Amino acid sequence: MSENTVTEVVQGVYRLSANVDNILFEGIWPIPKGVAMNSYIVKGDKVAIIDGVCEWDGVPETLFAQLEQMQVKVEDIDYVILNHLEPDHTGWLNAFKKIRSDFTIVTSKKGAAVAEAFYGITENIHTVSSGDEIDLGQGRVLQFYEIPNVHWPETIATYDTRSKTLFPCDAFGSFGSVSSSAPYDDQLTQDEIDFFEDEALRYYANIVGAFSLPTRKAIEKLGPLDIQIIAPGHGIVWRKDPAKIVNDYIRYVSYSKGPAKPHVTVIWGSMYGMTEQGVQPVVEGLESAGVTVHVHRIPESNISYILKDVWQSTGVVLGMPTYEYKMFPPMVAALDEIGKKKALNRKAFRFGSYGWSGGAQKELDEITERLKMNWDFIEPVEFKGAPSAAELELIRTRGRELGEAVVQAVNAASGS
Ligand SMILES: Cc1cc2nc3c(=O)[nH]c(=O)nc-3n(C[C@H](O)[C@H](O)[C@H](O)COP(=O)(O)O)c2cc1C
Repeated sequence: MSENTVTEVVQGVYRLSANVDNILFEGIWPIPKGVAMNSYIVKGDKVAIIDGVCEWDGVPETLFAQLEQMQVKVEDIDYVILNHLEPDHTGWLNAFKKIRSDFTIVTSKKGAAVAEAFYGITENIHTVSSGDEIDLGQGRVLQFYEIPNVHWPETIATYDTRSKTLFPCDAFGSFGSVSSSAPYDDQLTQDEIDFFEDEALRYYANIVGAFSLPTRKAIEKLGPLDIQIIAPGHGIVWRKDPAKIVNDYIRYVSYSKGPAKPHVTVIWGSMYGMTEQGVQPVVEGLESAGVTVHVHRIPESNISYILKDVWQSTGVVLGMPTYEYKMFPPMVAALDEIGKKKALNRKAFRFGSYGWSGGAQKELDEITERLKMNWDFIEPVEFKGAPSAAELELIRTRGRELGEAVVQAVNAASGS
């Protein structure tokens, strides 16, 4: 952590954070633009730390220097609130235990079991359920709300009744490094807000998407709270317009079942360029219907970005050849991941080349059925070897048909 990462969110609440960009998030997802790992200190007469000072190097002096900026001594920390036990928020606990052992952990009942499993912690755990409170003094009462499966089963959100700040951990989070001197939405330009919206969408599609139903329930549960500030575990803090990230998340939740935006994602792979010949015509057909098109070649394009684009798309095109009587293997991997993340009810179209008898369709049906994706496919275009001019024209026509179906579905959903 660098020296200047502490800032005051609002009187008595401080943000302590570190940016990380040299890992794959969860060991899978690329973060070339980094991710912020946030924790918060809340001060009344008593002091609570909410979530971990992840990336804390374990050197006590580093932590002491951070706390000094807030005029907090490590002995003052009475409560360690673990909203979510995933090690990106709790990995610092063992190091913290070495310099202080008599703090109280506050977490859900399920969180207590996870704390034991991951850190062998069994004592000084105060378990909370929805509606429970801890009074820190000075009019600062912390309330807790269970929001299971956003994104692990033990997750809770913490709410400071004095400043009306919600600490929802992974909910309302995003990828993207955050400037330590400007971590608040009221300090950012529209371009910077747009950057975090984009990174929030990718974060949602990669990390939260599979839990869209629990996320919807969490948003409903937290809805009655008077929320002035949202201080998530990743990303910027929303002080000026907390409704913005809530509304974005409501949209991302709804994209799981579709329709999403009037966008179509074209995912294609090709060994010898036969299927590839259909890519340009299908893109032209789609664009002629007025939809925005995202194109990903597999396996070259990373699944993280494919998921993001499929998530915001109402339609998907799959272009791939038959390979050993089945689908081109990188398409199997991509589709499996898309289905498991629950990008459901897409309008879809498939085209591709085969050498003698084909076979891709059988596996495609098997995957979409097994994962209950409920994709609505228009008639595929399959061709033997190289596509003829008529087949390329048919692909263009199907592209336009799919684009029109997408526009219609989006308009029907928005009532226009
Ligand atoms: C390793 C390999 C396996 C293949 N398996 C099949 C197959 O099971 N059935 C079939 O009809 N064609 C099969 N083919 C033929 C391809 O589908 C055909 O060459 C097609 O034109 C490739 O399209 P592409 O250039 O877009 O990759 C196979 C080709 C390769 C290289």
